[in-house]
Amino acid sequence: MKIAKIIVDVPSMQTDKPFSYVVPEALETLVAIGMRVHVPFGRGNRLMQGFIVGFESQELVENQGNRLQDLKVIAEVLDFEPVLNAEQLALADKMRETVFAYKISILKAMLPNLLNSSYDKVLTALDPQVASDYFENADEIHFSSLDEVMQATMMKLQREGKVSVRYVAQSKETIKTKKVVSLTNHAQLLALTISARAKKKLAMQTFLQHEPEGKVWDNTELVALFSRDVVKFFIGNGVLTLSDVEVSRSQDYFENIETDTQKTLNAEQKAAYEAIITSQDKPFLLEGVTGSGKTEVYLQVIAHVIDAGKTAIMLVPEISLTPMMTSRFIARFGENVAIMHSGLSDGEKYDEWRKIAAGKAKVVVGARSAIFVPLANIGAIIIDEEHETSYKQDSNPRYHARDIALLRAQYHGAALVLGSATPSLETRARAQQGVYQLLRLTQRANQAAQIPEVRLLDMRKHLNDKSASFSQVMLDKIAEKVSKKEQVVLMLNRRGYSSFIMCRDCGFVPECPNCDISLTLHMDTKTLNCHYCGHTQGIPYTCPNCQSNKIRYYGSGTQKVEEELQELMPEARILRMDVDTTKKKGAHERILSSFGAGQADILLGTQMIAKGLDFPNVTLVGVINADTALNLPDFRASERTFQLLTQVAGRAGRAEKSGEVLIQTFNPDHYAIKLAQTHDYEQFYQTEMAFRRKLAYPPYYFTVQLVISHKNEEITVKKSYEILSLLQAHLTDKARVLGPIAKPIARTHNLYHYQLLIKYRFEDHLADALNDVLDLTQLRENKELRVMIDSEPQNFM
Ligand SMILES: Nc1ncnc2c1ncn2[C@@H]1O[C@H](COP(=O)(O)OP(=O)(O)OP(=O)(O)O)[C@@H](O)[C@H]1O
Ligand SMILES: [Zn+2]
Ligand SMILES: [Zn+2]
Repeated sequence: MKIAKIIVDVPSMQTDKPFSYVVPEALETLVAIGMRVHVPFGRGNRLMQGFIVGFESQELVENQGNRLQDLKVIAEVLDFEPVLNAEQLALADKMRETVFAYKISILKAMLPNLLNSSYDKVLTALDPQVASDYFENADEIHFSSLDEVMQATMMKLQREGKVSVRYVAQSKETIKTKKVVSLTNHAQLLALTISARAKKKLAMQTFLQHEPEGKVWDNTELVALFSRDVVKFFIGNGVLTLSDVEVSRSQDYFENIETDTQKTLNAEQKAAYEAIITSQDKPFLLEGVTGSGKTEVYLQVIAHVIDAGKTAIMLVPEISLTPMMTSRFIARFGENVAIMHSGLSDGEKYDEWRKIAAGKAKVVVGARSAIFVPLANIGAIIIDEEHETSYKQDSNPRYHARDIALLRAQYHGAALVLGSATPSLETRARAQQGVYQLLRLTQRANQAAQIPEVRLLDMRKHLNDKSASFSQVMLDKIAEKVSKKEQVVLMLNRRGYSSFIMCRDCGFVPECPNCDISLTLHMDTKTLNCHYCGHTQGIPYTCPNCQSNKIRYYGSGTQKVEEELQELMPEARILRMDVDTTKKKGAHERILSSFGAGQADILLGTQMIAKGLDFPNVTLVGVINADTALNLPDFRASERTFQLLTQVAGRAGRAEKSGEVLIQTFNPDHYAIKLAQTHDYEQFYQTEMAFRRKLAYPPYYFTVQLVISHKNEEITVKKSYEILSLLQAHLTDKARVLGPIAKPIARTHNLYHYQLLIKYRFEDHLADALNDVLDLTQLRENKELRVMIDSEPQNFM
């Protein structure tokens, strides 16, 4: 009897360990660690998904006090091949120690969505004997319709190459298909007698005779060669089979990209490159000013790794926002690149994942979750813009890609490179201590390019009658650049900022009925939306509070700014890039390539334009509102502001023409803004570190945030104190616990939220404390209580 250890998809403390199940005899030789199965679970024996994480002996089961005859039996094996490998399973064990999420949610995070959602497996016979024996001449059979013995048979046939399997996502509309014909019956082809007068049919018969069985063509291709009727004839006679196949949309990325050759590295780049490819025992921090050629260093490191027969992972903050980066990788490495793009459908992501698992990709370019790809033999992992918060997942499991990268680099003996012009304080501090090796690029790579000059425009003095959003200086400068046929990038900082409506008479601002937050105005849909729970309602024309009709719009969205600017400069061609204009697939790329081709003078957008753009003709960058995020109740507010301003300023003057940057601000004396003006990361680092030390925040202290939520506020508070004392029982008096206090947004989704923040340096029993908290949430009386545990939280709102 074969017994498998299975982690079941029930996120709770009791199920956070493997359960033993009997493997049905028919499947004994086919199951493997890392496959998914369906198993009966709980008293109702409901079928649940699970992962096989090991096998165990009968004696072991009996020694644990279990009777073999009591064990339940695996109901179905879901995979033909393991979907998780040994490295990933070991990684999940390690992550469990620091991420405080249930094992099952960690395992699921490692897989492409398709394998976690509903889909079916469709089998096709590749062998005529198999087709007649098992398929009863049906083209396809659904795996789920088969019994256990037949399933086992199909798995064997698949291994012998006689059956192919394909996962079919349930959401069909996201899949792009094309018609293909395959040569499925050579014998039938030879047996066909065709009249000598049917010239085209004869020609096609001859053509097909020279092709191997199983060969596939695009339907349109054959139709073009022989005509629709002739192709139909062979399909009708059972020689060819017509079917729909999914086409990979990521294929689009590979088209129209010219190949690109390596540049000769300058001295600083060369020194960084040499250090990375020779020593691999320490992670590297590549701190390089904007435009210093970090990307060129990444590309050459990866080229080196590929030459050595290894592979590489390149992480970028949010890949749909960085099409330029993707193109540069494809230009250099062509079909060796796999892209884990958030804009791909689940089916397409699954295709890329399979390409990687099959060893067909050498370089994976992707966002956060790409850190889990089943790439073997990794030689380098690179994290670009390592300070970006998008590397931290803000739902369970709350992992940071940087931490996973460290573990994977260790496992493979790979070089880990963290790159940024404005490293996070945590990373920079580690480099200071020698935990990371610091590599610096201090000059722009393009010899002719200079770091642009930045001017601050004090908006308290620059109030403009003509425009609510722009000072006159800014307007004049934009006009000057447009008249010189140079390009302008304008950023509206949306963080901590939104458009809302308010009654001029009584000051009433509509709020979400479920959340303590004002509703955001969306002009494109003409609605008021809640950004937390998704509530939407129409825009009122009279004040619900005082019936006045003086309802006014406040805050300037990108759309409003665009209209205003267009009115002031009717001749300027403006492109807008924000969530509204980039909803459609490929919209980012279209906007950027049109701007790159000089089809617009001004690119106006939100933060999404701050990263990665490399346009030689951009000579002015304007920031419309620098300070909106400065006053958020978050100890990283200054850091975020400094990083954003430095990034966006770096978009100007990247080639021969020199660049200028204008920043409109109400806080021209704030150090984050002043130091962004002088591009002084070093000074910013020192200043900010002094604050963090004084207030005992990271990187001097580690932090864990607990958010306690319940629909009743009193219970939320009571439970928060209960949890506080649980924690205190384990923590030393050197740890500090802040709170419980209400979260800055105290209620969302009809739940009240309180937070506790643990700040500590060394706590041996922290894990025990947090596991106790998880245990507490499992109690029946706490069924409606939600506790979120977030190690090194990045977001305090
Ligand atoms: N060694 C080199 N010789 C000539 N040009 C180079 C060299 N390295 C990089 N460049 C060019 O300089 C420009 C900036 O380089 P790159 O985009 O790699 O910098 P970066 O540091 O990644 O930029 P950012 O972080 O600001 O997005 C690019 O146009 C790039 O092609
Ligand atoms: Zn009113
Ligand atoms: Zn809401």
